[in-house]
Amino acid sequence: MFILASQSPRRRELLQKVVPDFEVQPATIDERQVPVMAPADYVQMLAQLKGESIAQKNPQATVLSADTVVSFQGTIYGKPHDRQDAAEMLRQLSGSTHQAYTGVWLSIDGEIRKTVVQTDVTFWPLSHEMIETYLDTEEYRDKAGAYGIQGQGSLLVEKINGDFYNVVGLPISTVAWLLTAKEAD
Ligand SMILES: Cc1cn([C@H]2C[C@H](O)[C@@H](COP(=O)(O)OP(=O)(O)OP(=O)(O)O)O2)c(=O)[nH]c1=O
Repeated sequence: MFILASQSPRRRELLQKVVPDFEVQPATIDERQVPVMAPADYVQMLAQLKGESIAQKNPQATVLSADTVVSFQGTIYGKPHDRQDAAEMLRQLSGSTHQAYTGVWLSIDGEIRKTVVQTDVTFWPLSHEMIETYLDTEEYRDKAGAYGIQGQGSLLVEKINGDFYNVVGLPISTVAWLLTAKEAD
């Protein structure tokens, strides 16, 4: 049995590209239990906590989990609490390059394989009007950094360097590689 430990519809859709048949079991963890640390360590830790909570209940299964954050100048941006929080995030990210990090954790055949993928995302300078128009789409609500690059958020983006799918929440070619790798840490 293959279990995707995620409530994210994007992760479900992306995983279908490499795993034809899997179950979804979202993990509920208290993200506040994770202390402040470097973004790559943070997403790896959160992915691990999500994965372990599902793997404990399903010891025979292959379990995949992930966590995505945006990082800019030493600050980690998760999902915004509300519209005001989202507006502030977009103002901060405007006209600069930030990093999207996804931690991936896989329990397979009695071993753990994990990695972190980074993508650099450069935003256009965003006017107040652009930000308000974007926020009106409500797309920001469940997205780290308050934007969805796969949706209207694409209009905020000047360029990226790295895996597009990593920004969306699951670096699918890395997942495919992890699934076949003998040693990947
Ligand atoms: C930056 C960015 C993030 N996101 C999403 C990916 C993640 O789903 C979300 C970050 O939240 P996460 O906490 O990584 O994941 P989740 O709560 O959606 O799902 P689960 O913990 O159950 O696996 O932000 C986009 O969809 N597009 C983007 O451009």
